[in-house]
Amino acid sequence: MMKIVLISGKRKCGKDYISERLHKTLAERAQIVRISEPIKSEWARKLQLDLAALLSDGPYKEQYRRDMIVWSDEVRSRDYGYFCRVAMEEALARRPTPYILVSDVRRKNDIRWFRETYGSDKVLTVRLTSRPETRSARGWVFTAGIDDVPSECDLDDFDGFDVVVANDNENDQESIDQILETMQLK
Ligand SMILES: Nc1ncnc2c1ncn2[C@@H]1O[C@H](COP(=O)(O)OP(=O)(O)OP(=O)(O)O)[C@@H](O)[C@H]1O
Repeated sequence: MMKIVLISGKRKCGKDYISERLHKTLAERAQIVRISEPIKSEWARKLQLDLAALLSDGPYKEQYRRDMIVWSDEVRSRDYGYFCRVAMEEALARRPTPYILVSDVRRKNDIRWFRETYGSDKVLTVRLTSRPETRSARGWVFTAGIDDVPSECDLDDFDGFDVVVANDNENDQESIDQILETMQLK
């Protein structure tokens, strides 16, 4: 049975890092899906931006991040599952895998779409948490317009994540295996 792991957490909580570690352990049984990928590629097409620069972590990304959030919110207000659908269709067309790790879940409506589309029994919600000091040490700086808008805060009051993982320390393989065990993916 396909299992879709929805990974969320505030900026610099380690969504990418933990997703990559889980992926490495699950290997060919899993793939990482990013909802932000079709958002970035459509936005780049729209503005004829350099996609490679946009996908990297440079200043370019921050510069366009705010405008992109506003535009993608408009698209979502018409169709809340739009970007989730495109990301999943592209991923499954590329290569269907039993485990899907969605590494950038940000909204209650994302979770809603996955549950409605695939059934709640196939969807596992994972919340990563890190202390503000940890996030700062990883380069996070509070930025108005990014850290205080729904794309960052909508899931703050979501009740009932299936798994909550505190990600403040370096993870050895044992702790990654532990996370997989908690998720019953091992
Ligand atoms: N458990 C960990 N051990 C060591 N380094 C970590 C750990 N978790 C995260 N990091 C490091 O912290 C930084 C931020 O992590 P990451 O990019 O995964 O966060 P994110 O939640 O995806 O952030 P954003 O929302 O800004 O994209 C990265 O350099 C990553 O390698």
